[in-house]
Amino acid sequence: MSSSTSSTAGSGEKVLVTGGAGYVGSVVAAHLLRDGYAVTVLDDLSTGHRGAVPAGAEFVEGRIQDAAKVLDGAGFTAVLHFAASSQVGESVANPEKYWTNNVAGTLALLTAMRAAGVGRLVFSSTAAVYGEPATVPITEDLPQAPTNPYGATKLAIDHTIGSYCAAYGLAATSLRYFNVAGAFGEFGERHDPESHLIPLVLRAAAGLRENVAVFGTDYPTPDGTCIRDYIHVADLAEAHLLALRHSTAGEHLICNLGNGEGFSVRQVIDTVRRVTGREVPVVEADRRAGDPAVLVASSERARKRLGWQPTRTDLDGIVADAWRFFVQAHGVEEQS
Ligand SMILES: NC(=O)c1ccc[n+]([C@@H]2O[C@H](COP(=O)([O-])OP(=O)(O)OC[C@H]3O[C@@H](n4cnc5c(N)ncnc54)[C@H](O)[C@@H]3O)[C@@H](O)[C@H]2O)c1
Ligand SMILES: O=c1ccn([C@@H]2O[C@H](COP(=O)(O)OP(=O)(O)O[C@H]3O[C@H](CO)[C@H](O)[C@H](O)[C@H]3O)[C@@H](O)[C@H]2O)c(=O)[nH]1
Repeated sequence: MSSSTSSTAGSGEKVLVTGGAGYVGSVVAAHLLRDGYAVTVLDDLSTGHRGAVPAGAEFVEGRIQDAAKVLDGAGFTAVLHFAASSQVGESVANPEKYWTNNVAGTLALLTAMRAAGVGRLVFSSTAAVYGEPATVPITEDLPQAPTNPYGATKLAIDHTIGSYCAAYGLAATSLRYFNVAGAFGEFGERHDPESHLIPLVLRAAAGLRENVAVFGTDYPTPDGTCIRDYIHVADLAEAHLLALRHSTAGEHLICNLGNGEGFSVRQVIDTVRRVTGREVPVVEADRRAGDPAVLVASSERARKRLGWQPTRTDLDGIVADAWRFFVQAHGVEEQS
């Protein structure tokens, strides 16, 4: 197997990155360019930022629902599909948005891919498809029972992709991310509103919010708070490059991506205090609806099938990278 870090791996191959103005998509687009792919980003900027599209990528402002306009006759060989609505709480309040944007949008993309003869796909799935798992670490064959519409839409898309692989020979990989964190160079997390724990704790550390709320202190975990598996966004990006190169016509490979180690909400907050050297005011709050107590991945399949080897597994390092990006993006002054 040749290395994903080879500068000629992509050899100018044309790939479409949907959602490439977003957090994960921009980091993967930067990695694809590094590896010699010709990258086009399709993004409607609904939650993304034009400035996050890496230099060197072509940018098309538009929706995945209109992907045919971009794909037809343009010589793309693969699509990396990140574009989605992905706020769990919003999906509970407004499921129509999620079924329409995620499921109907992906169907339009798949139809456009078939029409244009684009036979490879890497899709951003999620640990949210498992709901409250019966056992951890979570393997891909555990029952899938999402506890919110967001996870349900991602599971529906996984099923759709599977049937396209079986019937039409699509070569696809669904990567089920656990909790993505960290930053890569000038690319990092800038959601508005932000719902993810690490950037919210960083905001509190920077004094840009009064405090961070700990959602639930009575979970059946050692310190009573939820446990999650945090994966560095650059390790995640490497998995996408491997998936792109290891795909097989007619096969739908599904891989969990996490580090296999869980950290509680309180441990994350303590890590931010240690890494930033700043105070983080905390308030205890009720549980957030639909939050499983413990989500930790088994990524054995990704290691075996893709040869994936995460190298940035240390939580201090992940938080340090996120903080570096945060300081730069928000103009936070370093304390002496
Ligand atoms: N961040 C995580 O922790 C995490 C975990 C599991 C799965 N995921 C999945 O990974 C993907 C990327 O997540 P992210 O955190 O980078 O999100 P993000 O919101 O930063 O990026 C999504 C991008 O898709 C674009 N977009 C949304 N709908 C679109 C449409 N119809 N047409 C074109 N562009 C559209 C947005 O403008 C945005 O730039 C999503 O599919 C998400 O569900 C993320
Ligand atoms: O202000 C906050 C925000 C979060 N949390 C807690 O921190 C943990 C992590 O929460 P995030 O919102 O950062 O991440 P989630 O685990 O809820 O969800 C993320 O991971 C999921 C899979 O694990 C899905 O992929 C989803 O898309 C992605 O956002 C949870 O226990 C949550 O309750 C707090 O205590 N306070």
